[in-house]
Amino acid sequence: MTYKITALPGDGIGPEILKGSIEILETLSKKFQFEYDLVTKDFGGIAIDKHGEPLPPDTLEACRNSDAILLGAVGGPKWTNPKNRPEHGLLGIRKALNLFANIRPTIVTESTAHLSPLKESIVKDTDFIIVRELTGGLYFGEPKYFNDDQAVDTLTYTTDEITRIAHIAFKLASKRNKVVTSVDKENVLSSSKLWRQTLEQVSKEYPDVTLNHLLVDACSMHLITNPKQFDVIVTENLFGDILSDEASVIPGSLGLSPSASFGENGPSLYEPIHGSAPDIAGQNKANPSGMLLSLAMCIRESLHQPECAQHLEDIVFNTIKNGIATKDLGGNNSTSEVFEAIKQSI
Ligand SMILES: NC(=O)C1=CN([C@@H]2O[C@H](COP(=O)(O)OP(=O)(O)OC[C@H]3O[C@@H](n4cnc5c(N)ncnc54)[C@H](O)[C@@H]3O)[C@@H](O)[C@H]2O)C=CC1
Ligand SMILES: CC(C)CC(=O)C(=O)O
Ligand SMILES: [Mg+2]
Repeated sequence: MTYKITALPGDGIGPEILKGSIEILETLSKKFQFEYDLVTKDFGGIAIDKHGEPLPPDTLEACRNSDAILLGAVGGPKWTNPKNRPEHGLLGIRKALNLFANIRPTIVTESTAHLSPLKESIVKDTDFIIVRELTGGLYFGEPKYFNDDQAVDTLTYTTDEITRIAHIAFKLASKRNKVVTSVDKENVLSSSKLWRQTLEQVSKEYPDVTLNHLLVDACSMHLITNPKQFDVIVTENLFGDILSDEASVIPGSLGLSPSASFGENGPSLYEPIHGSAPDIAGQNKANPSGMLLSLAMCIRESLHQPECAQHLEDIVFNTIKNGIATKDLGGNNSTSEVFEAIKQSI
């Protein structure tokens, strides 16, 4: 079977971290003997420059016809038109492909515990997954507008949307430590009341999984003071976006965190959780680990090569353990030196 992959480098550090990752994929495919066809398409700010829109029809069509999509990052100071931003392309592709389930793991391995700005005793052995609802909530609610004296965003969730993401979280927890922590703002928001009520309802189908609830403000504190208590966290779009960037400091850097987004069927999308990092773009400084670990998720879930995925994850962490790391992790290596070290280890 030849898998179809669409690569969307995007903007800023996106092309820097994706190009090297594609070379790693090529090397891995030879070692583990699997085949794929990869096409690269314009997406984000570069697509606005070349085609006038962040998600051109040709790009979306290629994504629809793929098994997997590898995405770098989009956005930057060049593209600030509120009616036509690179980020609209990101929201657009998630919605168009119904990628409602965003999986964001946080793992502190032996090789990364000392890199955390938190105490090693607090972070060591942390292993949790944030399941972020990705196609609803504030990012998509209508009405949505701003004018000179008023701005409106709407936070809407339906029972169906909450139910399907809740099932993803419970199924994941069933195969792990059997604890789901649902995060909401039930003391204030109507959408959170429905969220909590629906989570309770779905939990009845998973009697071996414990369901806890946390308010999002308290959760942000618990994440940093006792991250080991968590197994699977499930939350709505905006809370998941914020909490996952916070969670990335537990292993040491935003540049380490991967993600995978799934729909009910169709292609899945793999991207690091960080943005286009305009402050370091074009300087060969970006940490490629989040992109490479997203590639590993792609290799496992969409290309069905679990041994290859494990091999790549081991190499990424061993490279860091061997002291080859970018500046965000306290190292002094460039992006290309990290890629080269990883390639040599394959
Ligand atoms: N999935 C995506 O494409 C996302 C895009 N964005 C967009 O990215 C642009 C920049 O947003 P920011 O708020 O600056 O967030 P950001 O995530 O791009 O950067 C935040 C900080 O983390 C650092 N950083 C991020 N990734 C890194 C890596 N791989 N290695 C080393 N350091 C890294 C950056 O240098 C910066 O100091 C904006 O246009 C934003 O909308 C933001 C988040 C996600
Ligand atoms: C740029 C936003 C639309 C998304 C974001 O920050 C994310 O998905 O992590
Ligand atoms: Mg984010």
